[in-house]
Amino acid sequence: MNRIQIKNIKIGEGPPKVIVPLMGKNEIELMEEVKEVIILKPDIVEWRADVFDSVENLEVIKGILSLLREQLSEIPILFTFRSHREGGNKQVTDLYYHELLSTAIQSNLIDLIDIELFSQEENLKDLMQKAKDNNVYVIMSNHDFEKTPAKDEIIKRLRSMQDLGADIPKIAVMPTNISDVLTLLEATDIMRSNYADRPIITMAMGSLGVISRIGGEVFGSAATFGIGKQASAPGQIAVDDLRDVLNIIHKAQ
Ligand SMILES: O=C1C[C@@](O)(C(=O)O)C[C@@H](O)[C@@H]1O
Repeated sequence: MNRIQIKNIKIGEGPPKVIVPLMGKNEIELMEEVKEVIILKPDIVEWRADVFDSVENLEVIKGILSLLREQLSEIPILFTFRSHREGGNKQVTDLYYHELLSTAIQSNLIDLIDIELFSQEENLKDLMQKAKDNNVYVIMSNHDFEKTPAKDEIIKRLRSMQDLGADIPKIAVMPTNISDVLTLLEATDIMRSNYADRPIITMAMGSLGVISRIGGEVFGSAATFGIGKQASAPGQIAVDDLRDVLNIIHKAQ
């Protein structure tokens, strides 16, 4: 498997990397939040820009990115705009999604970008190319907040992300029972056994899915999202608790 090294962080080696989302709505909230989050020593910080009030102002976005870069110094930054149809907070046009992500990629201030698999095809290809040209790693993502797709469908989506050149394919699903959680974990394990040329990230959301957020090293998921100040999805747990469990599992490997 090809590991991905970003600054000092090796994704795909050792325990899953802990990604902490920033959920502030404005500059003041974000700057307070980032200070609290740094104390937790996250491996990667995700800025959930869809929660940010001024996400439609590209100049403000660039300004916030440079403040975050300054504060986070060597901690890798993941830029995410989660679209409304995938459980995010704001609806924007395909055109603006493309413009926003292009701005983030070309800012020279981020390390990773989240690009949704089900984005408009030409935009997606263009964003992939821009990311490559600017040395920004792509986490390609898909979310189902309603249900858990069948195992083959989960694998198919992760494989198509690989085919599209994603550095790290990612899928989040909502289980309605324990079989759904097992479906997600089995799909993750099959990816590792049969198609493990790069790290992937998977999770089952909600309380039923917690095992998937702590068991990545066992089942084959290379990173996990934990709560800093505020959760960004159901079922996330606090970073300190998360680290304790990840370390316990790691020691047993
Ligand atoms: O895609 C993901 C995964 C996530 O939805 C989760 O379930 O932990 C949390 C989001 O912030 C992130 O962008």
